[in-house]
Amino acid sequence: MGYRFSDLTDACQDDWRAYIEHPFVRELGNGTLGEGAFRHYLQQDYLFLIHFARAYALAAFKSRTLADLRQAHEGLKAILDVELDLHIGYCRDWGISEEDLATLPEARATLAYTRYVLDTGQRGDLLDLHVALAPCLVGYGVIANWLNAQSFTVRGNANPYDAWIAMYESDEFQAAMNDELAWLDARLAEVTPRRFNELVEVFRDATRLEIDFWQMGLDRAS
Ligand SMILES: Cc1ncc(CO)c(N)n1
Repeated sequence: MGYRFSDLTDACQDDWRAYIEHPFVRELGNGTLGEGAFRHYLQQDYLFLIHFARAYALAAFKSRTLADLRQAHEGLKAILDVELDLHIGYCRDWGISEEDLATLPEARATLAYTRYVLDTGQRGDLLDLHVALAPCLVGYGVIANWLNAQSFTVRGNANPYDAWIAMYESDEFQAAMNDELAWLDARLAEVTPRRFNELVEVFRDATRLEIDFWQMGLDRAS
């Protein structure tokens, strides 16, 4: 007993690294990623964010305490009022209009990942849901920090994807990631080994679905 978030990543090291250091991420970091791959990813990420917001609504529903309810409400507001607005503006810069986004067919990788998170949250409790969401919220913050530590990463105008890295290294996103880590560490400290193993399974599945999401971008798979 006495687990913490790093025990989850330690328990599925290979999948976690394959996600954080995915070829999509590396190419985004050095600026060589194909524009078509990035555009496809951006479009699908709009659909992802809508379901991500629904997952926070589910977290509100699953809350037993006022503190957890408020936290879910803040998460939902952050996605609707900040992240989705930024995303829509960012898509516009890449020549993707809001009408394009609204009529987009959902790729299988998006369907699989978002519905997995929602199902895991409905089947389980608030901790299951947060663990299913951790590869998103914690993962993207870790990816931005990992990219900044790599010598191949190009920052500034020389990299067309610089703004993407900037979004996830921002104080706002990093603070949200750290709050989530603190919440997870506090809850994981109290779980039994048997419960921890269940949570590892959820974390590994969600991490694999994040890998598929990157791969969908590279393959432009629908
Ligand atoms: C697929 C995916 N995972 C995580 C994030 C971070 O919010 C995102 N925007 N998209």
